Amino acid sequence: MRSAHLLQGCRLAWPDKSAMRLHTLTKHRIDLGNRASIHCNAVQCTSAVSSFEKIDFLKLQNGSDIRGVAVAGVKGEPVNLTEPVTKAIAASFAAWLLEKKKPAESKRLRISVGHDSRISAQKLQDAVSHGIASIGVDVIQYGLASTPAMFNSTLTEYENFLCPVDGSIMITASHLPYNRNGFKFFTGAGGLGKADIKDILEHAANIYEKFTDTSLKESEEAANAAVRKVDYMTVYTADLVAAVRRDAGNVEKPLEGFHIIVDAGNGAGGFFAGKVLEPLGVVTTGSQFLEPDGMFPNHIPNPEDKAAMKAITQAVLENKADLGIIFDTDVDRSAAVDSSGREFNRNRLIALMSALVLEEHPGTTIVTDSVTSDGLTSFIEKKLGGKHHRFKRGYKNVIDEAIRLNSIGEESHLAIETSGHGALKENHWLDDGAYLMVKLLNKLASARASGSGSGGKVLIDLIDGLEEAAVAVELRLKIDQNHADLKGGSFRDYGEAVLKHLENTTSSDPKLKKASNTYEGVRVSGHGGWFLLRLSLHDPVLPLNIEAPSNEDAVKLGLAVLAAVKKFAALDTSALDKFVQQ
Ligand SMILES: O=P(O)(O)OC[C@H]1O[C@H](O)[C@H](O)[C@@H](O)[C@@H]1O
Repeated sequence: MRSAHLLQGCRLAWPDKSAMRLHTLTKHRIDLGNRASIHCNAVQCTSAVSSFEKIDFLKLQNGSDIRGVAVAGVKGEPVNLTEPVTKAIAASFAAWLLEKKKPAESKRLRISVGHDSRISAQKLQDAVSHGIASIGVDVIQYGLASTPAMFNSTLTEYENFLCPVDGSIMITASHLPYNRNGFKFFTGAGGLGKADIKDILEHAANIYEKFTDTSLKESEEAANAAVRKVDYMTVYTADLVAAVRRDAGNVEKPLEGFHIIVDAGNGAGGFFAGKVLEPLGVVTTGSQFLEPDGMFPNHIPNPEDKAAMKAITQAVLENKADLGIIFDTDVDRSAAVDSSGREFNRNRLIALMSALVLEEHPGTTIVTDSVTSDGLTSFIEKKLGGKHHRFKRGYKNVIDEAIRLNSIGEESHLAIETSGHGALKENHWLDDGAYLMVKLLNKLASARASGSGSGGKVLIDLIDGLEEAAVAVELRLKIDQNHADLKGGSFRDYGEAVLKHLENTTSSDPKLKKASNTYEGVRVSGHGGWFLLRLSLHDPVLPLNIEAPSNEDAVKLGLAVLAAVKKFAALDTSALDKFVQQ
């Protein structure tokens, strides 16, 4: 196995970003001091081929993920996640991992690779595998998998399934359109953060520069020997099943007789019906869009999407099911629908999860994103006796904040976003849509076992008292990055200037009151409701959330925002204009 010892020494190349030097030292023997001499022939030492597209690697960063265009054909969206780019990124991650882990000479690291249902999945899986193998790290391919399962594979102790792995890569672009794809990276310590992703991309750019056609071909051949395939989803789903059984007092089929419908939106979540629910005794007839299809022909797999929620609601009602469960493409997000068609997503899902977590951990702090409602705060604090810490948008932000709170002595067991991302301390702070649903199932099973209720009513009762605004909207106001009004500056600076101006304007309006302790954007209460204008995490967009007791009040809040922002010529306020004219 030639690649077996190719580039364990590549740690020497990290973090020297001047070049991936070892890659260029084709077939030279490299003396590693107390290490065995190794051959380094991953990349042929011919001059780098300049025919590869120039790619701005840092543009592929999307917070703590990598995202790009992997499929040609959409106007204005050229492919930037090509196979060589992918290979360079995977090689860079493997080199980063070697540097982090500094494994003993005899130990080979292994990285698991999984993907969602996208049409570019196979192509990118191959490229990722070649990249990893070129660094002398073993590749364990899982095929179709969920993002949480990938993280889990860094923790599972099961040598028969080659676990735990040292690192993991999930190939996914969550709910984005079919032509996109991307990567999420994990180690046993969790998902990689923004700073690491930036380092990995910078390093990948150096690796990419050195690629030649010959070197790519050679490393492909080497890679095939380092790749093994494992059916890890069997292990992961068996763990979920075991968790529900355990919680129900080791009953084999604690959900016998329940009728639950799964809607996977043709993403990767179809496993939940056959491999989790059915072994627990659930009837899953009527479940839909379970088969993977990267063109997503039925609806976007996204619990925040109205059409998606409508589809699962209809299925639950038509089939007279007890519950519906919907996942996003890579199953790190989820939502539910009860037998009456009531949606448990956004604030309601957070309220429900908070109720479950606060039953187990009275008084604990619930960390959420910034767009959560005032009604949620009073529900968590007054009804449930917990503490609501409304933080920033972004799943990684809320998870990291919950971990930080625990580290300074403030107990927190749940970090959750309105987007449907949710992570529990008991589950290693892994944001796992399937695990959230398992918590609901546990509740259903235990309520039935104790005779305290059955069916979806148990869940409705848990959020009794949650006040919900009659009107809740999100409008996304785009910043035209090429507009002269930016004066050559960044859209972020421009957005900050809009926010500053809004803050000043609203502070002089006696009917409006700025919220205290906000961590991003401008949040203001008034007219019986509130609004929040903030910068999007990734896009040149200012999302505006408004909640109010009536349309009239919502419009008043909208007008207050509009009055302040309309002088910013590069901001497209058409969505807001339309909203206030209703
Ligand atoms: O800031 P926005 O554009 O609303 O996007 C915010 C969202 O971005 C990504 O999708 C993250 O995975 C989510 O955790 C986050 O909520």
